Amino acid sequence: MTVEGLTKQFGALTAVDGIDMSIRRGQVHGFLGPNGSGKTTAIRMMCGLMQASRGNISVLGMPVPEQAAIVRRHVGYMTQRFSLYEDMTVRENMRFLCQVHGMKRQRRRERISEVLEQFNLEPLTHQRVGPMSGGQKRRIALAAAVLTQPELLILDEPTSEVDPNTRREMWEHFFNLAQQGTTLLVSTHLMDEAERCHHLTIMNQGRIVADGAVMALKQSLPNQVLEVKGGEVTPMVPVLAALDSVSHVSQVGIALRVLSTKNSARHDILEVLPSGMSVEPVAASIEDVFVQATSEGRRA
Ligand SMILES: Nc1ncnc2c1ncn2[C@@H]1O[C@H](COP(=O)(O)OP(=O)(O)OP(=O)(O)O)[C@@H](O)[C@H]1O
Repeated sequence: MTVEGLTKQFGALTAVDGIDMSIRRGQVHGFLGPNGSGKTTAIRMMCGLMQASRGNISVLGMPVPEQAAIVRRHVGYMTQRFSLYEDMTVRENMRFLCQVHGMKRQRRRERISEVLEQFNLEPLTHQRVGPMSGGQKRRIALAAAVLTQPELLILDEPTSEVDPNTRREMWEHFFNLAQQGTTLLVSTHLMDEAERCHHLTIMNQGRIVADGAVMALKQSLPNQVLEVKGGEVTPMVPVLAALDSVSHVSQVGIALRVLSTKNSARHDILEVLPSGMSVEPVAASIEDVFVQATSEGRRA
C-alpha cells in the first residue's frame, strides 16, 4: 500500500497533513502517534471509508477511492469501536459477515470453523456477544476481520482492553498471518508492541515525524539516552529537567531516563547529582524515539 500527499481537513483543522507512506507486503507495520495525531483519520481514508481532501492512495495496486469497493473485499479492518452485533452470537456474527462478503455456504462453514478453532473461540461460539468482556470482544473482532482471508489487515488499537496473555496471543496471530503473506497495519499506543513491529510510522499533529525499521529508528535517534540511578531519583526529576542540555526526563522504576541532544549533558548532570548517584549512557528504546519525535507538539 502507498499513500502520497494524503491530506484531510475538517474545516480549519488539518487532521492529516500531506503524509507519504509505503507498507511492504507481509510486514507488521506499526502506526504510532499521540491521541488526535490523525492515525484513525488516515486509516479511514486508506480503507475508502472517508474521502481525502487531497492526495493519492493505492491499496494492493488499486486506487482508492475509485476502486474502494473491490479493495474492501481484500482488506480486513478492525475498528477501535466494536463492529460486532451485540444481540447475535459469535457464530451468527461470523455467518452474517460471510454473507455480506458473498461467501458460498460450504466455504462459509469451513472458514467459520477454521477461525473459531484458530482463535480458541469454540467455547464462546453460541454465546451472545453483548455481555462479553472487552478482551473477548477484541479477540472475536480480530477473528471476524480475518474470516475472508484479507491480503491487508488494518487494526486500529486492536489490543486495548486486552489482558497481557491475550495480547501476547494476538501478537502471535499477527506474526503468523504476516508469515503467510498478510500485510498488517497496526495502530497502537503501547511501546512494547511498537518494538515488535518490522517497521514503524510515527505521526504527530497530522504529519509523519519518524518512519523506518525499528532498529534503524533507534540508531538514528539524535538524542543520547542517559540513565541516572543509585538513590532517591524522584526529587531529581525537576532538577535535571531544568538543565539546558536536557530535553526530557522520565522515571522508570528506580532510575531516571534522560534525553539530550547536547554532548555536555552527562557533565552537567554529574554537577548537580548528589554523591552516590551515577549517570551512564544506555541504548535507545522505541519509547525514546517516540518521545523525541512527538515532543515538539507538546512543547508547543
Ligand atoms: N469527523 C470528524 N470531524 C471533525 N474532526 C475530526 C473528525 N474525526 C477526527 N477529527 C479530529 O481530527 C484529529 C485527528 O483525529 P484521529 O481520530 O484521526 O486521531 P488518532 O491519532 O486516531 O487519535 P487516537 O490515538 O486518540 O485514536 C483530532 O483532532 C480529531 O478531533
